[in-house]
Amino acid sequence: MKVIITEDLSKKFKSFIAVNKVNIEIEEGEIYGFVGLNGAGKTTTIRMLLRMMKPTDGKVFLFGKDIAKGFEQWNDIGYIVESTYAYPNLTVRENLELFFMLRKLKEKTLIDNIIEKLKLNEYQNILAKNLSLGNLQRLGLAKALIHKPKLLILDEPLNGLDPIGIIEVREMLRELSQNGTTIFVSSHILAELAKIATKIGIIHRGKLVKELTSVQLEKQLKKRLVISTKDNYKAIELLKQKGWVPSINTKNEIEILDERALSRSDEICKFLTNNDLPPYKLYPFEEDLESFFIRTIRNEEE
Ligand SMILES: Nc1ncnc2c1ncn2[C@@H]1O[C@H](COP(=O)(O)OP(=O)(O)OP(=O)(O)O)[C@@H](O)[C@H]1O
Repeated sequence: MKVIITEDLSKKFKSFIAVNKVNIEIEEGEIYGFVGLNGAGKTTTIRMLLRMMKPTDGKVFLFGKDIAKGFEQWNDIGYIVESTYAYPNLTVRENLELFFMLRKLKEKTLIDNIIEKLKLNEYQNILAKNLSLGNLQRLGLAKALIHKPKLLILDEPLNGLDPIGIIEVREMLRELSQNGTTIFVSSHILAELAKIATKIGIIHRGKLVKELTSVQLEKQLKKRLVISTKDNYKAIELLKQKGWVPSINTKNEIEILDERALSRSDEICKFLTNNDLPPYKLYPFEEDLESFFIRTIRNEEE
């Protein structure tokens, strides 16, 4: 079942187009990573998914139902949007108790369970206004998860968390999705999302410029062979004679972008050695996710 569908979802603020005909389809149990630079349109899209903001154009279907037409399944959804909202003068536990009542939940154990799960035990009697950013984010997640929603919509949930907190939240999201929860999660850092997402959507200037599965992402990362010898310029001449297209990178190393060079690195090594230029460095190098992200966005601007 498709849990989220958007059809040409668009939002204009006066003449400025913040979200431009975004079409997304997300299957049950999927973790959809929504990536974009600051101002790309992530929060605006999320606000429209939650009907906190009306689209100028287009539609949103959650669990197969148009949310503009008397949608009633909000209790199946948990969310964090932008900075986590908590009542500053209530403690962590009181915030959760209030949310428990607002959601009209019944099982009192849900509060203790979520405090335990988010490791908020030692902070449960602290006022929300006195929490660190990371723990405030945990409280936000606790509120999003307390009622065991089928769909989680999270805007930058890793903001403010320390490295251990980031790992814990990632693990938690992975576990939730394995148990069938569908997760829509935004971030401006592709590397963070790529570790958990089953599908990635890149939004730039309001447009969904690329959508790919984690397997497709891995395939699209550019791979190259990096080589260093005692005379790289001479080595380049020799490699050119052999039909390769080598270049010099900023570290004065030789790079061959042609991926066939990776599987033929033995042959290249032997060839250079036979020509008195044995490589003292020869390794495959894979483009990192941030470079891929920037490359995708640049291509879009050209
Ligand atoms: N209420 C509003 N009125 C006018 N412009 C707005 C409004 N809300 C958002 N925008 C503009 O729409 C664009 C998209 O904003 P949005 O908050 O969706 O981006 P984002 O991808 O979530 O960015 P960030 O990572 O910085 O939160 C921005 O240029 C923003 O200034």
